[in-house]
Amino acid sequence: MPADIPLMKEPDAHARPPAATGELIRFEKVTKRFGDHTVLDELDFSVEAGRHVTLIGPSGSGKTTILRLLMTLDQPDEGTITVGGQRLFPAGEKQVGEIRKNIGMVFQQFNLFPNMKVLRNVTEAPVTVLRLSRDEAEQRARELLDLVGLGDHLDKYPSQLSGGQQQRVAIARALAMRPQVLLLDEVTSALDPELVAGVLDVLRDIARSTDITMLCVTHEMSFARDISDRVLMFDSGHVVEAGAPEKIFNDPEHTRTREFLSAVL
Ligand SMILES: Nc1ncnc2c1ncn2[C@@H]1O[C@H](COP(=O)(O)OP(=O)(O)OP(=O)(O)O)[C@@H](O)[C@H]1O
Repeated sequence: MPADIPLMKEPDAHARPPAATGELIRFEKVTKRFGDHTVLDELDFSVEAGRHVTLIGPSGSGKTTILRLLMTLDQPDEGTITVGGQRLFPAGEKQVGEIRKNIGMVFQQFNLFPNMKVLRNVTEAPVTVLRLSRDEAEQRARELLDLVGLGDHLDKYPSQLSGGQQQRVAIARALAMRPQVLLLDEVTSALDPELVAGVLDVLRDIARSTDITMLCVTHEMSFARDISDRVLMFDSGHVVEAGAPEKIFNDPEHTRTREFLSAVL
């Protein structure tokens, strides 16, 4: 871990208390096609509140598509998706807005606002979307930027930071909305290898010390093993195997899981 990443603070500073319990996300017979290519084929799975679930599987198996559906960046062709018992499709704009406020996402690309300094990148959405006062948003942002080891970089522009630092700003920005769910899509793929560990360490801390629900797509198998309560192995639009990380990584049952893991481990 880089020396500038501090120890975790009080968990409640970073997640939305009180924790929800029971099932939070449900996909029921969800089908998604692009043209005549069926990417998700009557997909069923659910995620319990507070759990950390990792999606693994070959390239093109539909993992990112699942996260994009949850962010309402795409729509399913068939089936239902619910978050906290509320249907995402069809849903009114207001309802989708409410659900989306509760879901933070960190992408492979950091997508920071290039013309805003670090602090402003993190306060912008809480001020404009949650209507927090600027003081309150700044206090929250400072805590989170401390958490991700960037307390000394508040006045820099994204272009003055390394890729790993930019990704840590993106993580702080997602958490600043105090979402119940954090979606992580290959968050280290665009980073130089020496910057990967710092970002994964921050996420490990968040996973360990908050009650946030995480749905994570990653090719970093040791990270998946560390943070997951449950691993879902995807292939051809289906979950072919699901289980605890020890089971999936040490004793996979399905041939496709064994083939996939032997190629990536
Ligand atoms: N907007 C789109 N238009 C057409 N095809 C798409 C679109 N988005 C995704 N696809 C296709 O859907 C399939 C699943 O893509 P997706 O990105 O979900 O896979 P993935 O499992 O996340 O892959 P990777 O591990 O490489 O990121 C791929 O074949 C991809 O080419």
